Amino acid sequence: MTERELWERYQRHLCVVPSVGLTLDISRMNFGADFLDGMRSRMDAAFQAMDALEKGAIANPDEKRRVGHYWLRAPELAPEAGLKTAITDMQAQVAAFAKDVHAGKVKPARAAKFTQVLIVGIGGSALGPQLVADALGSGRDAMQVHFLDNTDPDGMDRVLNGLGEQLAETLAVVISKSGGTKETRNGMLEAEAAWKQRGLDFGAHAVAVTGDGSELDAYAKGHKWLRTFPMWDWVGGRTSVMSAVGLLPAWLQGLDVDGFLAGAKDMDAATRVHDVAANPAALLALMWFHAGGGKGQKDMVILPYKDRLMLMSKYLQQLVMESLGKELSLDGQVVNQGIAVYGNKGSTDQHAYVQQLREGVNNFFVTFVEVLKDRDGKSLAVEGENTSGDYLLGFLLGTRRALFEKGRESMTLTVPDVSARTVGALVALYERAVGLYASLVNINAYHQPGVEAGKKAAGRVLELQGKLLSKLKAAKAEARSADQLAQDIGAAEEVETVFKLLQHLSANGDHGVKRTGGARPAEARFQSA
Ligand SMILES: O=P(O)(O)OC[C@H]1O[C@H](O)[C@H](O)[C@@H](O)[C@@H]1O
Repeated sequence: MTERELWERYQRHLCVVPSVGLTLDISRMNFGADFLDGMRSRMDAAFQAMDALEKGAIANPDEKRRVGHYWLRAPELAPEAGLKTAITDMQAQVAAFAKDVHAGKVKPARAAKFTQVLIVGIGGSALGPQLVADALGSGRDAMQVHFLDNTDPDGMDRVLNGLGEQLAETLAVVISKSGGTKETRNGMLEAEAAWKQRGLDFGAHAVAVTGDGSELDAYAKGHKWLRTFPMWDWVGGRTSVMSAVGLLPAWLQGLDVDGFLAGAKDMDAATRVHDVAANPAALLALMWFHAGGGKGQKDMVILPYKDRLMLMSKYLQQLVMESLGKELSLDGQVVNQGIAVYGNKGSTDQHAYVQQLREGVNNFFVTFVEVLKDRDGKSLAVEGENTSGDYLLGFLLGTRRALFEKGRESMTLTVPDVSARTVGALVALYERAVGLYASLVNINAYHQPGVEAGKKAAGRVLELQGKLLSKLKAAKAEARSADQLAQDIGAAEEVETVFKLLQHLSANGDHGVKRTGGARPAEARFQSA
């Protein structure tokens, strides 16, 4: 195709969303002239499924749940008055609470005000708040936000020690929809201990966001925490950033929450239309289908040329992969669907993995995210009249061209700036695209049955550890091999897990297990010190 023909193709397929100033360019995807027409009936079915979902149908049949994240920014569209009130009440509660915190009406015992927020959560209870905080935050925010999003002891030490004396003015926000996630429970207990160590009452510094009646809910009430805010079964964790999960942290940080919700609402309006050419979510879903043959054969590389959007790929990893990575179709057939997502930011990635994108295995498509506004205020001319921002665009366009020359496909999303409105719109765009794509490939996007297997297996590992420790204590100073100990606890078949447990126990002082003997597994001996 000549440059002129490409320009024509760019204009013909450019999807423009004037309400948020966003455009989606699909001209560098190599779909044929009849692709969009050929997908029409499938797409119509996807639109109908989405319409039914928004009206309150059971869109998550396995869990028999409704899927209500679109109502979070348009409560008037909720199918029942009770749902609408639940949303508007939550919005009013989180806003009022944040206002009281900022005003020092809700205050810690030993400081005039809360100045820091420590969010404890994982997966959908962390990724949205992390994206929003990083995209929109600054040193001038009403409060600074920190995260515990893992059960890594050193990771937690780093954050809690970093806060140090500031724990006295830190508000802990513990977020878990289910209220039973172990990593979050552990983070909460470690935070509680850190407060205690400084003679502070954790409950007077803590609030929870969780489902009514959950373990966390009971703990928060039992320990007289400041407040609990609701989370509902009709909002999925990975689409919960516009529930109290994301809104409470955003309000506390002092971000433009109204703009965030309005951007999403405007994007919802634009992506609700059944006209494919005008609907960027439909086009995204169709391009994913085109690129991967409806089987996820190509990976989605998310490349925002903006530092503030660096967490977008991490956020989308959960949204896309947990939603689309499914073994079974809605009819119960084995389909092993999914699309792998990775990325970081441009132009940084041009100095890392873009080499492979241009010349290596062609198993991906890129989504560039272009942000028109370079910065607040004027820019320095770094070379001739060129600014750093001019370079950033130059590198984006250069890479787009270099990839296309080699038959590697890309799309480009262009947004005016990184504002609350834009971030809300991008979240809403991908939420809808994921839902539509799931319909195109006939899977349930709203459950995550595969996640349970790892959790169950971890439970068994910890059960084995308990038995092992009792045995080691009973055997006192007698050094035994992993094989012997596995037999001792009636788990001969699980000797590899037993060895891994012993290796970890003996590397840490917590349980008083000592390792002697050789470096190889069969030579190692373990005993209670
Ligand atoms: O919010 P929570 O109930 O603690 O869940 C946190 C996360 O963990 C689970 O394992 C799910 O796979 C995620 O979808 C969820 O967001």
